[in-house]
Amino acid sequence: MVSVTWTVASFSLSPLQVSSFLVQQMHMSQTAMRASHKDFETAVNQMKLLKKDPGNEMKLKLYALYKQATEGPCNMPKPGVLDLISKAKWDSWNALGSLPKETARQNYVELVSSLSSSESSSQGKPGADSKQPGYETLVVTSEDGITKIMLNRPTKKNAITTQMYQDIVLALEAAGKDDSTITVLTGNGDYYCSGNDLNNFTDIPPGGIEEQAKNNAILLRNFVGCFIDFPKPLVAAVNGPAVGISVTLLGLFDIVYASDRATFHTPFTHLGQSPEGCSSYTFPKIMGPAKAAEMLIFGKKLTAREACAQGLVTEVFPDSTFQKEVWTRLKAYSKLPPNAMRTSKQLIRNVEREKLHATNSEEISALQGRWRSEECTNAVMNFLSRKVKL
Ligand SMILES: CCCCCC/C=C/C(=O)SCCNC(=O)CCNC(=O)[C@H](O)C(C)(C)COP(=O)(O)OP(=O)(O)OC[C@H]1O[C@@H](n2cnc3c(N)ncnc32)[C@H](O)[C@@H]1OP(=O)(O)O
Repeated sequence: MVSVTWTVASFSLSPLQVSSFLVQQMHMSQTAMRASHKDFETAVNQMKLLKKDPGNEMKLKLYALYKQATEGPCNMPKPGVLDLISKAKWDSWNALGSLPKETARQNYVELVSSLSSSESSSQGKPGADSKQPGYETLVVTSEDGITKIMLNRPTKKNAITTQMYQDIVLALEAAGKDDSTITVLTGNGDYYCSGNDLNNFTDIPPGGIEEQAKNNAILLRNFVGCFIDFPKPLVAAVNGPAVGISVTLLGLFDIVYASDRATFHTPFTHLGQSPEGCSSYTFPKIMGPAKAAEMLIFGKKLTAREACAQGLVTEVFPDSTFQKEVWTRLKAYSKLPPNAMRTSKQLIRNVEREKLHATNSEEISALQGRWRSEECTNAVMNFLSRKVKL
């Protein structure tokens, strides 16, 4: 990774340099569109070379994206309920709705690329799957049937670095398989989380902004996908203010407990970006389209009590007793029969699982465009050069 000093570069650019930079960005994005047919063919071939079976769920996702990319929206009659395999394939394809062929092609390429890179990174590392990683900026503990994943960058308000996205995925994967009954995400310090670490945008790889957008898309798809598919009750203990992706993801949690000091803020427009974490689907569903629009389009900040009234938060506790009350409650819940809890959770989520994955893909396609935009570049530079707070 080449760390580019955007803040310095931005102040020395002349208007001509700025416009040539933008022309270059447009050119790069057109090249990516043209390249994606070839990339798609390569990915189709790469799929055949995978050594590990990616599992039925992944195969269904790939099938659906392949069909959407090559034939467009599902045009087959719905198979009968007894034809289980054809019905699962049909459901998966049909769930992609009117996703454009180009986006499906791109998503297919990224998914195959993430499968092959995870396969090559685990090659030659015997026992890599079972090894418990040590996390730099997460504290993961398991006690009383509860696995707690705590974001641990309090001096940066628990902003999520690219490494943290990957570590959270690993921690969730491990928590999904361990013998705890409930998993809790919380933050250390005065913030729950200030969202994406905006410095993530300054690590430009050798392939430039185009490659960076692709890498971020893969990372984000996998990250949000883990929350969609998490198999056990997932609880957020929102100990303080929450910003950006840490707010949008709450729609994928089963329970959200908040301190009365917490606030909920999604300043996407201010950052030249657009919603993620499936919030373009979950928020209107939870709070109605008018309230969701005020948060997601206009960046309205909600207090904990407002968020609770809107249905985003389950219950608000006084900050002084937050930790005690929440953990006492969760310890009692963790003693309930684990399989019954899992079954209920899955029944609730399975109804819309495919829809959530399709929403995740569409949001990420939109974000890839946003990340290349002048609006986003300027907003991130303004934050990093200390000109604004959000
Ligand atoms: C891989 C890409 C995936 C992208 C996914 C899409 C995700 C989108 C989002 O999450 S959008 C939301 C992004 N977050 C923000 O825009 C918040 C930015 N931060 C702030 O506005 C403020 O820092 C604050 C309101 C959260 C807190 O303000 P204050 O109480 O005054 O504290 P400081 O600003 O002094 O913060 C302390 C320290 O932390 C650094 N910091 C805080 N948040 C972030 C952040 N999101 N990214 C990077 N750095 C952050 C801040 O710069 C200070 O650092 P310093 O001590 O000056 O070195």
